[in-house]
This record gives sequence, structure tokens and C-alpha cells, in this order.
Amino acid sequence: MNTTRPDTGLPFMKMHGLGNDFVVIDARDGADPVTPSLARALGDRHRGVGFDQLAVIRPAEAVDFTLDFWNSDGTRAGACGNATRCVSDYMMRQLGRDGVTLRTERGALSAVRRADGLVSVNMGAPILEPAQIPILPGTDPAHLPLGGDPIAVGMGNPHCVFFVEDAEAVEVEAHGPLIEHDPLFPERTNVEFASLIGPDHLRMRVWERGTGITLACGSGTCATAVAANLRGLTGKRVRVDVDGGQLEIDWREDGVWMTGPTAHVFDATLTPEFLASL
Ligand SMILES: N[C@@H](CCC[C@H](N)C(=O)O)C(=O)O
Repeated sequence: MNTTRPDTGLPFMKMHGLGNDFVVIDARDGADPVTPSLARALGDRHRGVGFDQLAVIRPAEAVDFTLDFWNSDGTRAGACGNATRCVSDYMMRQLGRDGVTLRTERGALSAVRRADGLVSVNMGAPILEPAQIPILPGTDPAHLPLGGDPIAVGMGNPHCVFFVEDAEAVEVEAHGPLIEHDPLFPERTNVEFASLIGPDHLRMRVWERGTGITLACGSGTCATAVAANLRGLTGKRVRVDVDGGQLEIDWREDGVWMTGPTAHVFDATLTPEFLASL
């Protein structure tokens, strides 16, 4: 087990944004305790703690902190909007501020707490360049060659967005894994099924790469709002209803802003025995 803290246990926090749930490890002391096997073991909802994503806070230069993300299958994710909002809220409380800057694989991002208590993060500009999403070279991201005419959008991680008549009727568990592993996506993909409720209102259900069905996916909600605008279905400001609640998306000049609630549920410590068993 490659942890620097096997004798004392490993402290962690449990958080969620609209039921998209996270284990968060604060590793700003410089030690990085996470390996793929630790991520998988922790992500096990029966024998570990359980999470949709594991987020690791690390030290940073020029911004307040760095964030790394892991999926429950032990793979890395380049972006996680809801974990970014949850951890930013925690860091704002710790620093006594209403705004923070951070770095993810995507680059420098910023987050703020609004007067109503909701937390907003600027997820950056959407990525529409095939090699950067990534999708197979020569493929048109605006019309992927798949049944249902989906759109590919990158938000620091890949998304494949389907617009359907009724998102409630989609068998997400059946279609999600097939699209996730389609050869069009060299790094697999997250999959969103969205239906139009109004010119500023969408319903979206999601299959997350490396995790499965979740109650919300922040980056997926951003990708869906961008795709809806590109298809001419909505404006640039939309409300998106996900299984766990509602997110507000605002695609501005400086990036795609996502706003919603956050929750810090409890703090605990992984036992030395659990860590030694990996
Ligand atoms: N829940 C997240 C997205 C998680 C990352 C994803 N599974 C991936 O592998 O890209 C969010 O809130 O954005």
C-alpha cells in the first residue's frame, strides 16, 4: 500500500452536490496517498466508503489549491464540476473568503459563493476540437456518426450528448456503457440524455464514465447546455433538471459557469487496517 500515513489512518471528508457524492482527501501537506487500488477500494459502497468521485486537494502555486479527480473504477477524470463546487465551498470557509482559484487538469478555474449561498464555478470554455475532446480524428463533433445524432463536447473531460423526446424514458443503464466504450471515444466518454422542456430549461440524465448512473454530473450539465445552444434549442443561460436537483448553467464570454448547492456531510478517518489491506 503506497500511503504515507498507514500507521495513523487517513482522514477524509464526505461531500455531495445534488447527490453526486465525493470522498475528499486534503493532501495539502504534500503527501499524495492515492493510488488506483485505494480509489477502487474506497469507492466500493459495500466494503469501502463509496463515492462517485474521489477528489484530492493538493498544494498549488499562483492559485489557492490543486484538485485531482478519480472515478470509482480507479481511473482518473480531468474534470468534476460538482466536486469542484463542493471543495471550493470548503476552501472558501477555511480561508474566510467568498471566492477561490484552483487548478485542475483543465487549467486555472475560479469559484465564488453567491449571496443565496449557492456555489458557482467557471468550468472554462467548452472544447469542440476533435483531438482535444477527444474523439476519433476526422469526426464531426457536432454530428457524431451514431444513431440519435449526438454531439461531442469537452469540458476537460469528454461528453456525448443525445437530445431525446423524453429523457425519462431512456434506458440509461443499457445505452450508457455501450456509448462510453464506443471506439469513437479513445478515452471513453460520459453520456448525457437530455430533453427540451423550454427555451431555457432542460431535463438531463447521465451515465458517467468510470462510475455509471449518478444523480448529477456538473461537467455533463455544462456540456449539455453548450450542446443545446449549439443545436439552436436554447439560449446560453439554462436551468437543467437532473435526478438530484437543479443546476444553473450560464455560458458566458469567460467560460461556462455552473451554480448549485453543496453539502459537507461528515469527516472520518480510514483505519490503518483498511489501508494495510490494499
Ligand atoms: N461528476 C462529475 C464528472 C465526473 C468525471 C467523469 N466520470 C469522467 O470520467 O470524466 C461532475 O460533476 O462533473
